[in-house]
Amino acid sequence: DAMTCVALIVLDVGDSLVMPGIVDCHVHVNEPGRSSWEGFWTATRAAAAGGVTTIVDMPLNSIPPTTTLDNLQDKMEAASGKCFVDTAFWGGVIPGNQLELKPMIQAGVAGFKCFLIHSGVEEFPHVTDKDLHTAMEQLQGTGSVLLFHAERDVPLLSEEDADPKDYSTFLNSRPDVMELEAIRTVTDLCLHYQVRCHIVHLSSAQPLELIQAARQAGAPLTVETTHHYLSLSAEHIPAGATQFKCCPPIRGAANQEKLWSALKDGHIDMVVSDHSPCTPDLKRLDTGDFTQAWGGISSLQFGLSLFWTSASKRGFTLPDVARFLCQSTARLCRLDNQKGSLVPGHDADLVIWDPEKEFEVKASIHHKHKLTPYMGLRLRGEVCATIVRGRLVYKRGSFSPLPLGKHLLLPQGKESLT
Ligand SMILES: NC(=O)NC(NC(N)=O)C(=O)[O-]
Ligand SMILES: [Zn+2]
Ligand SMILES: [Zn+2]
Repeated sequence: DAMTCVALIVLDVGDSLVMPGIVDCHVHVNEPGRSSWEGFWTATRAAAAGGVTTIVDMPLNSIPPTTTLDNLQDKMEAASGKCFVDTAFWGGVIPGNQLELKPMIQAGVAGFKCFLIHSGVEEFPHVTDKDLHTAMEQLQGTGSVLLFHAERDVPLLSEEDADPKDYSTFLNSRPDVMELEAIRTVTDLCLHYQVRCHIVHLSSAQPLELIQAARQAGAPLTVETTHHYLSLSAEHIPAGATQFKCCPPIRGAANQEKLWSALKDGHIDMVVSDHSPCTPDLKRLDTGDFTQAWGGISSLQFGLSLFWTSASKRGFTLPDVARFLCQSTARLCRLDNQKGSLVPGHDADLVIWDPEKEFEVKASIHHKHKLTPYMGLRLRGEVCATIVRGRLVYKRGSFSPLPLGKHLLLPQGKESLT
């Protein structure tokens, strides 16, 4: 049997697979402030149960948002003593907070996130082109990275009498062109300022040509997609099923095929959860009104199995899983000197899982509200155990008695803060 001697643990994992722990760099923990939506305790237990050993927390939906040095301190205090896996933090770029950016880099945020369209919460306003130039001037030469929610408002013919319960009504309100125009802005800025940029949760395949051209022209640009765009498609979303609502929207099967091809061809770098929970009432399952429901899907615990269930049928290999879910994501948040691969000197972050084992998504959901579009789905690839820096944090449904995760702040040396 494969015996894994990790720190003081000897763990008989039978013929399960040992892989680097997953780094999920797109998670909305929403604490402090909206701990009724999620929180570090429940989110990091869901992460551990899904083989995720590092999460990078998004700067919004928490109150306050992580948009100032003081708010980052609030965040750290809220997270203290509650994390079962290691946690890093994204700062936020909003209009007028440009003088907070370098101090937050100095304090060790992984990078920054901004929105080019309404974010869904009032306290995290989206930026204008002018705000972006101001922020880019602050970020130039720091080595930091700016992540974009890449949708822009474009003039749209609103369908007056469309049924708000029909998924197509929502889908038609967020067409591909909104991503295309937003990504045109991102590529221009990235080429001009030569600041690392990253497109979060790409849903449409249409901008892929633009992204590829910008990278060939020397833009330091990366792009992620999410498990829901790869596993779900619009044709299968029932009327009123607002648990499937997210922004940008889940699009059709033909678009999904193009995302898988782009992943295979190296034009999409990584796959994340974009775990974005809320309280069940905000999903409006009572009315099934897509136009009023919260946009966000909860899946943090199931990313590995979701990805492998589809990827294994499409000729992707186990090393591909480590590349897309561990190595590339660790590189984005500059943790790749300690996380994301099993090399000497790296943290002993491991997920032990059985790629052949099938299971059904049901009661054993560990994020706060047991609401997910994946409920009842049969997935392939079951996590047996998760180890963070050599310590067993999860094994077959049980968690370590103490939250052993630590906060990952990567302070930048002075020289990079030119
Ligand atoms: N405020 C949010 O959590 N928004 C998130 N919501 C989604 N993706 O539907 C996101 O990532 O944009
Ligand atoms: Zn977003
Ligand atoms: Zn998000």
